[in-house]
Amino acid sequence: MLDWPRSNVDAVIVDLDGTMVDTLGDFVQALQRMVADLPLPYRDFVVEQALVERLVGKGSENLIKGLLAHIDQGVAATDNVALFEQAWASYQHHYRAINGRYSEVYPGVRDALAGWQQAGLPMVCVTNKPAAFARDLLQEKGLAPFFPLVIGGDTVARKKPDPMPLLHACERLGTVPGRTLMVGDSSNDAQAARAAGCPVLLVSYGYNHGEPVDQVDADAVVDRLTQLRWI
Ligand SMILES: O=C(O)COP(=O)(O)O
Ligand SMILES: [Mg+2]
Repeated sequence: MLDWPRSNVDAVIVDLDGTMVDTLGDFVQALQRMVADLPLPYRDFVVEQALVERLVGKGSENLIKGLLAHIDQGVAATDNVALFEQAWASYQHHYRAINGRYSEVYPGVRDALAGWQQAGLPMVCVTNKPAAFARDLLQEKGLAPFFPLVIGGDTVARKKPDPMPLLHACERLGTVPGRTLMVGDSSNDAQAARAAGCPVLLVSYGYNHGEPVDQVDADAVVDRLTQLRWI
């Protein structure tokens, strides 16, 4: 168990992909359907989970750009605005259609959130996923009641690892960053938290751009969110 003084924390910011929900299956499906709408060589590409795990984390636009550049080895996609626009429209269409169908809530998440709620902690979801997709996913997985406030990758001008979404969350919560705990799965979350001045807890099971989280500067790492115990 990881003991954390309840008196030091006024609210919790929780990341979505890789922390609450394993969404790699959704990303793989949406991207596979997206490339099928594009010309060759993209159309024939088989999207594998391990590649998506490395590319995910910095928002959907970044994920798509990363995939296109991976397929054409950076030759065409980088400056091809028309290709990106086509891919982005197709991706949104397909993601909306399958959102949540190929993803699962990680073990311990529901119990942990219920416990934090019982401890009187307001919670806000801060994700780099577009806010509408995040809200639909939380709804689909029965997690929406924990999060009256969802801040997506398109809610403010900059995404994590920039501190802006976290500072915006604190402002909306009316809490100071130093007493607002960030819970996430990647260096994005940890860097954003450090820059905002929030304490940060990471889970070991998420994506972190395909790297282990032990190297990331964080206050603690847990294997399950239920390991966090308020004392
Ligand atoms: O959509 C992404 O790139 C990752 O989203 P996250 O911030 O919820 O991990
Ligand atoms: Mg994440």
